[in-house]
Amino acid sequence: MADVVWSIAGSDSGGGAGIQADIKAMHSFGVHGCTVITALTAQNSLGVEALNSTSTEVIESQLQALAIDMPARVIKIGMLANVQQIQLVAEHLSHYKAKWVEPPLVVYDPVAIASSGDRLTEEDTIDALKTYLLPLIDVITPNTQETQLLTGVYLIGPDAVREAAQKLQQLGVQSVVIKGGHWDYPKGYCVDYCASQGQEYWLGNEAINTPHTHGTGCSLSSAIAACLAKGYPLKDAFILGKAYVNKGLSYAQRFGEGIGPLAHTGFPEDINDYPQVIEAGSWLADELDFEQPIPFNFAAGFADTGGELGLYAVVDSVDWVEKCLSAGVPTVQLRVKNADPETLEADIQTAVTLGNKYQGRVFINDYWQLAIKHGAYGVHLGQEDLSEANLQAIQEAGLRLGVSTHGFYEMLRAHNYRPSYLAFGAIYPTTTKDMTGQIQGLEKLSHFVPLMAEHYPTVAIGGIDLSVAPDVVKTGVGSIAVVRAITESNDHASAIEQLQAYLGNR
Ligand SMILES: Cc1ncc(COP(=O)(O)OP(=O)(O)O)c(N)n1
Ligand SMILES: Cc1ncsc1CCOP(=O)(O)O
Ligand SMILES: [Mg+2]
Repeated sequence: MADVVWSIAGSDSGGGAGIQADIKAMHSFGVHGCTVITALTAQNSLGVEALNSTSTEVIESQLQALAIDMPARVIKIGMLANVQQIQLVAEHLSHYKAKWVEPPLVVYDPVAIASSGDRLTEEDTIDALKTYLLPLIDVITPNTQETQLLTGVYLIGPDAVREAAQKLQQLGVQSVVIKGGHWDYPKGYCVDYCASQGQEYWLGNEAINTPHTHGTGCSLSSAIAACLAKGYPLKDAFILGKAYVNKGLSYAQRFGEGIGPLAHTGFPEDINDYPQVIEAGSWLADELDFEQPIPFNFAAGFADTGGELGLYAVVDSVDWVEKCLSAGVPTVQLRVKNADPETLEADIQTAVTLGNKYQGRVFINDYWQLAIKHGAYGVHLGQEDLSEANLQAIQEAGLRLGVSTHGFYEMLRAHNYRPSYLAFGAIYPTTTKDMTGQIQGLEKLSHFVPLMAEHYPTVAIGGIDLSVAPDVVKTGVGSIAVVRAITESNDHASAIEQLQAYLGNR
């Protein structure tokens, strides 16, 4: 089942949307796309001339051929032309979800109206969708019109968007991505929304001014499906899909007389194509009337580290801080969990003094107030801490700020704060900390590094030891952060020497 994604959708003879767009988008994210064709539309850049829906027998035979040999990790559904097709596909999805050893995720792009304005489904399909299909859907990706058609809610502002998403969830859909390409607020911007597992995510960027938008919706949902198949969580798939579409719109060109198709340009490697994460206080949040948090100047950023951090030892005692600094480790973090309140402050003070003595960078994990009080070089915070710590105080005290990220959404959220460095992990499984469901692997690291290295020193952490360190370094990451590779080695000085050699003694 490795990275197989099915697209159950209509063929677009013009090559811009439907099955054709789906396969191109899936290919861009490195998954294998299989197809089940529900209609052979006759269309070009000017519009849809005929629909030609496929019979249920023909759909069934395609599904059977795939199911016995190439089961999918993710099934993406696009155009379903009539009630019979909806019922048939729903029956098969129920079966796969109940019987397959690894039940597939289902992403549904409710293609009701083409970008040309032509209707692509029969009128009576909406009730059938609600009854049979929506309860089987993991992620739905409607545009404004489709959301209104399915929920009756007019998307006149963020609260209406939230209400529509809730209605879709009440109809049985697990997660909702509402595409904001046609909203008119804030003017000149494109804002998209995702509701999943009780959380909400808002992304925004300046609208990309092109008439050539054919296939945008199919491509976004296929990109999301492909990323889910690759193991990205939905919030990351949402970001990557959006960046993919932004890049595709920037390169879109005309092929006929009318609306040209989105361009398919491979994995989005340029940070300028990525949307911004919108959260209270950050860019665009005022326009959306998000609650204002403590005053914090997002644009000001944090003090810099003067370059990459090199070997980064994360240790839990001042003894280890000194052992590492004295062996030449340039960056050390004091990370004390279950701290003894009697000794914690003195330990932090000692760690800061040792940093000064050995001219090393000493970061303090979690205890930012004590780090400020004792003039530490910097603090390291997790994503949850970003909402709770007094970032303004850290910024004003001139301390560096390192932030943990576990994926692309968190990376872009951290980017809003302009920290001093970004850490990405866990790269490999580790016994030092419970990172269940958050193992990134080298492939994701190798996408993360070029995106962020222009703006920040980059750090890889989690499960890195002498045997894998050379592979990690090959991704171009500026620093490797380790716990056990140093603290559990038989000879810490030689482990440090070896790790430094892999990093080229940065
Ligand atoms: C360099 C570096 N990267 C990531 C972490 C993890 O920090 P955090 O998410 O705050 O989790 P805890 O370390 O507090 O468990 C780190 N400490 N250092
Ligand atoms: C603190 C932390 N954050 C992400 S992984 C990790 C632990 C890394 O420890 P090790 O290097 O022993 O795998
Ligand atoms: Mg922490």
